[in-house]
Amino acid sequence: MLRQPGSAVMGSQDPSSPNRKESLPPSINPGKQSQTLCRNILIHGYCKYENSGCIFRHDNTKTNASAAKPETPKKRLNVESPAFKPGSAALSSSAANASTTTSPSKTPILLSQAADSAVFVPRSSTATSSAMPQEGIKEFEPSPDRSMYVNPAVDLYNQKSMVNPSSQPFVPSYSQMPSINSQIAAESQMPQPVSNQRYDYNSMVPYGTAPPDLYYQQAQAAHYQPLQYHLYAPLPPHKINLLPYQRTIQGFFLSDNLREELQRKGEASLQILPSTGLPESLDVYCQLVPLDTNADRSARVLGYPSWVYKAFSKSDGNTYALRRLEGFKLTDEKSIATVQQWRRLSNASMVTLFEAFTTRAFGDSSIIFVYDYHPLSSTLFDTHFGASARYPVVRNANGQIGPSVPEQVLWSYLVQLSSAMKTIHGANLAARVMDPTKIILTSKMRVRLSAVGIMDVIGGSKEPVAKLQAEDLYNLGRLILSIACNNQSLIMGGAAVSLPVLSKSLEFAGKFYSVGLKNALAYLLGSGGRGGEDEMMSSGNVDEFIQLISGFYQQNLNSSLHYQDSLESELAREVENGRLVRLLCKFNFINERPEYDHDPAWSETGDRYLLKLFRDYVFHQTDESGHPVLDMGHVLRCLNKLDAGVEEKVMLVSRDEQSCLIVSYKELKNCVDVVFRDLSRPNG
Ligand SMILES: Nc1ncnc2c1ncn2[C@@H]1O[C@H](COP(=O)(O)OP(=O)(O)OP(=O)(O)O)[C@@H](O)[C@H]1O
Repeated sequence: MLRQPGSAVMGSQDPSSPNRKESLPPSINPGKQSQTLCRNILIHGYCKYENSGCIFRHDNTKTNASAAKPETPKKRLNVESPAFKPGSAALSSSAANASTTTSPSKTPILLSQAADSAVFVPRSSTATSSAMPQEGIKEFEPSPDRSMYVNPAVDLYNQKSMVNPSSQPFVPSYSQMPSINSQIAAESQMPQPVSNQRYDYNSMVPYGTAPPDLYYQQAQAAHYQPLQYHLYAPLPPHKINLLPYQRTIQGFFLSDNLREELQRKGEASLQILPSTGLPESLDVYCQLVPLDTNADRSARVLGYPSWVYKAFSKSDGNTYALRRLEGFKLTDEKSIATVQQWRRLSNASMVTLFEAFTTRAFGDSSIIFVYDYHPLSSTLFDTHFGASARYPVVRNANGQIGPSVPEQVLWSYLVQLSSAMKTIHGANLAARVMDPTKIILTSKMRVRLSAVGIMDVIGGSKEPVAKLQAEDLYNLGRLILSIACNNQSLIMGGAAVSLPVLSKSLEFAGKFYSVGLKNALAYLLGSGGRGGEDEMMSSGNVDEFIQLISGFYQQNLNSSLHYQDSLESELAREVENGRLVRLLCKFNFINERPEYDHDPAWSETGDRYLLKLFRDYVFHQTDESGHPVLDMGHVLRCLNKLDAGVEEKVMLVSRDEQSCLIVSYKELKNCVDVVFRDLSRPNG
C-alpha cells in the first residue's frame, strides 16, 4: 500500500467528523513535513515551489529508505500494512499481478508482511455469513465510516458488476477490501446481522441513510428494506426486445415525442409578439397574442364576431385564453353573474371559464371571457374539415366518399362530450355551443368544449333549460354524424338541415360503422322512436344516453387508464433527474474553479480532493485500451447513490495512480455539503 506524500487527503479519517481537517497529516504535523517527500517530486520529478515556500522535502534520495522505514505501531494506516489477501483467487491473482506491474519496488515489502496477515472473510458474504469464523482465520471487520488506503493495484472499480449485476452474486465493494493490518482489524466493527431488526417506515427520513448492513441483507429480509432513492426500477410497459440487464439511453429519460410536445406547448405558452396593434393590457391581462388563424369573422355560433387571444395575468402570472365578442353592449348587469355558476363547474372535457368583463380598450364596446389556455390546440372544425384535415377523405372505386375517421375516434368524442354535457346539465345549465369551431382538441383525441357560458351572459334564448339541454344532445348527434359522414353542412347548416337529410346520412354512416354507433346517433337525433317526423329534437336526457353507451364508456376508460399508465411510466424516468441536476450544479460550482487554478492547496486537499477524484471516478473512467467509458448507467447510479448518501464504499484513485482511498457515498455527500457551504459563505 502506498501513502501519498504531500497529499492532504487521508482516507482513514471520517470526512463528517468536525475534527477531520485538524487530523489531516500534512497540515497537522509540521515537524514531519520537512521529512516528507514532496508529491510533485514523485509525480513530475521536480517541484516549482521548491524555492518559494514549499515545506516538503525535495531531496528524493531518501525515498526508498524512508519508505522502508517502519512506522510507529500507533499509526493505523501506513506503507507497511499487509498486502490484501482477497477471498477469491481471481481477485488475489489480479491484485498480485497489478501490484507487481505498478509498484515493483514496494512489492516485496508488502508481500513479506502479508504472510502473517489475516485472511479477510466478509461476514456479509452469502456463502459464509452464517458460518462461525474458521480456526486460524482472523475476521476483518471494517468500520462502515472509515476510509482506508489500499494498494491501488487492486482494481476494485467493480465494472463487471456495474454492467451486469444480475450475472453474478452481488458483493458489496467494501467486503472485497483488503485487511489493512491487525490493528485495524481489531478496531473495526463489522455491521451486525439484521434479520431480527424491524424498521419503522414512518420514522424514516426520506433521504436519510439506513444502517449499512441494511443494503446488503439477504433476500428473506428484503421486505424490511427502506425505500432506496438511488435505484431506478423500470415500470411497465416494457420493451421486450432488450435483455434483462439492458437499458436504452432513452429508457432513462422522457420519450422524445412527449418531450418535444411538451416543449412546443411551453414555447407556445410563453410566446409574445413585439407589435400586434392590440391593447397593452386588458384589466389584469397583458401581452395579448391573437390565436385566430381564420381571418373571417363569423357571428354564426355566438351571434357576434369573436376573437381569441392568449394573455398573461398580472395577478398570478398564468396564461389565459381571452375570447372577445366584438360590439357587444351589456344591458343587463345581472346576466354577467351567471359566470359564477360556470366557474364552479369542473370537467376534464370542458374549458374552464373564470370571469367576464366588458372593455372599451379595442375602441368599441366588447365583452371578454377569460378561459384556461390550452397551448397548441386546434378546433374540431380545423381537424376534420379544415384545409389540413387530419383524416384525408377516402373515395371508393365509384368516386363516392367513404368514412375516413376510425370509429374509435368517434366514440372517444362521444364519451368525452357527453361527460362534459353531464356536468353542465347536472348544474341545470346548457352548453349551447355544440359546434365544431367551439370544441378544441388539446392533444391527440382529447377534446374540450370551449366558449361555454357565453350564451347565458349575452342573454340568448328565453327557452326553458330542458329544451336547451335537449338541443345539446341533438347537436351532439349532428356533430358526430357530420364527422362520420365527412359532411360539415350537417352541423354548420344549423336548423336548416332537414330530417330526410339527417336520416339519409344516418343510413350512410350505418353502412360503415357499428350498430352501436348508429343506435347512439339515432338516440341523439331523436329518431330512435322518441321524436316524430315533425319533431326531430331528442326528448331523451344525457343520463339515459350515457347508460345506452355504457359499454363504450368502459372501453374509453380502459384506454385512458392505459394512457395514464404510460404517462406515469414516462414520469418515473424523470423522477430523480431534478435532484441529479441540482447535484451536478453543486459539483460544477466546486470543481475546476478558475480562481484556484494554480492553487493545489485548494483543489488537492481535504474534501475538495475527494470530490475531484470522485468526479474522475464517475465521468473520466477509461477502459483497458485507454478509451473513455461513456456509461450513462454508471453515472446515474453513482450520482443517485451520492445524493442518497448510502453507506456503500467506493475506491477513488488519484490520476497518478500513486494513491487511492476508499470512502463511502455518505462521506462524499458530506464533502459536497461542506464544500458547497464553504463556497456559499460571503467570503467563501
Ligand atoms: N381555451 C383555449 N385555449 C387555447 N386556444 C384556444 C382556446 N379556445 C380557442 N382557442 C383557439 O383559438 C382559435 C380561434 O378559435 P375560434 O373559436 O375563434 O375558432 P374559429 O374557427 O375562428 O371560429 P369563428 O369562425 O367562430 O371565429 C382556434 O385555433 C382555437 O384552437
